[in-house]
Amino acid sequence: MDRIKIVGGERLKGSIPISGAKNAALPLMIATLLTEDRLTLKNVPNLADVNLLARILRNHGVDLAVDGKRVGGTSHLGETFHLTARDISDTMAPYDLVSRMRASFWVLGPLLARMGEAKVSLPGGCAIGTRPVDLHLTGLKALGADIEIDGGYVIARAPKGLRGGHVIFPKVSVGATHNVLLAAALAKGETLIENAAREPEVGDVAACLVKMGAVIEGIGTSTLRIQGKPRLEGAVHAVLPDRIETGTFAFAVAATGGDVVLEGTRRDLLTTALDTLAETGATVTDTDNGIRITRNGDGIVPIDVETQPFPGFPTDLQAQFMALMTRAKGTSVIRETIFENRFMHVQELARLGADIKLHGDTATIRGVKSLRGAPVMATDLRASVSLVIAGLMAEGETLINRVYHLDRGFERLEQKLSACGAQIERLSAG
Ligand SMILES: CC(=O)N[C@H]1[C@@H](OP(=O)(O)OP(=O)(O)OC[C@H]2O[C@@H](n3ccc(=O)[nH]c3=O)[C@H](O)[C@@H]2O)O[C@H](CO)[C@@H](O)[C@@H]1O
Ligand SMILES: C=C(OP(=O)(O)O)C(=O)O
Repeated sequence: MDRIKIVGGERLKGSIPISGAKNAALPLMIATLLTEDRLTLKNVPNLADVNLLARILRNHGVDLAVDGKRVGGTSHLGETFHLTARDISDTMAPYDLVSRMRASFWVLGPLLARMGEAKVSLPGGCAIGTRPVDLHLTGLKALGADIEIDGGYVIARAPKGLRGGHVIFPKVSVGATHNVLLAAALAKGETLIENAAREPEVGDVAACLVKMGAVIEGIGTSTLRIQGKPRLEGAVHAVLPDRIETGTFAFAVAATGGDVVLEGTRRDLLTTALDTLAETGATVTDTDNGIRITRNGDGIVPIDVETQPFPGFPTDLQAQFMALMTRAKGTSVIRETIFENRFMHVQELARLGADIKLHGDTATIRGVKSLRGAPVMATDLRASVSLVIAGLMAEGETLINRVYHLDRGFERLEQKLSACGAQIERLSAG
């Protein structure tokens, strides 16, 4: 298994190109199941999750061509994906693929809408909580689906096709919104989704569906009104910038007291997180094609944070913010309200000398004068990158094990950071 070695203490200086968003690229790729025509997606990041979803879609009969150079056996390093689902050869998504990634479960709605049936394994993804799928299922039932769960599989049927319905989500769910939105685009008549997730990735998918011929009102709000079409067309769409990658690098720059331009990204995708970062003493300025983050030698101001659905502070940046707070000049409190088990980075940060106490959903972080490098273990995607930030701040060497978690969601992480002066390298297993 590969490991990442970091020798901390370097300030980050330079520029970092921000990749397309993983959490938009995945549902956008799935949207190909809704049309016989070609869907062209630009700015697709080269990530393990993207490659795994490509395998899942091929299993359903999707043809995928990638522009750009390819590296390695199964991995694509391509910016542009051409996806065509002329015929769906299989409506089953098997356990061994779906159990490895959350977003793969979102094929359920589109397969059902197009084929009138689907059998999809219950999903996996980061082990950050129980992560049920009840909201996905009640949403699809409101569109006329018959659903049963058997042997770890969701078996859904709508022999006469889906019809529009009224879905009121009792709590905000990104995945359930994607699943129902994608299905509704091909359902007969109008669907109203209330308390929809407002995450920018949902808006990106909706914008692509509009290009494919669906009529959608309320994009970017919590009420989506979708007029489904009997047939959707192909489209060309560019994946929006990754706000979680943006925030991660922004926090890393602040953590090391650096000066970096994050290229190709937008402040409005993560206003709350960047405003919070500014409160810690970093400076955030807009540039022609991105955002510049600087922090001078002054200490890091401790700031309390509570994770919330968009536009609040994202749960996917909680671990990274905690890493920054470990060196703050005082005590901060972080409350995780979205996932009940998203604090696995705490014990790993403690190995580097962080002082963090956990009480239920709340972590109290007392800033320490210095961190010291140590061997640590990545437990999930965002937890592992919080260890990278801590390693960049720490004195001496940090060795991060199980970096396959990082490869799910961060494209060329070591190259991007080392180009800005970080001492970071991948130690290949062989
Ligand atoms: C691939 C992807 O885009 N993953 C993101 C997506 O995950 P994901 O779509 O899985 O997250 P959700 O927004 O659905 O989860 C939010 C909360 O709702 C709960 N819930 C969800 C569905 C359901 O049927 N029943 C239920 O109770 C979850 O357990 C959680 O407590 O949004 C999360 C919240 O922003 C992010 O952390 C993940 O990075
Ligand atoms: C939690 C994440 O991914 P997933 O939902 O696939 O587990 C994430 O992207 O931070």
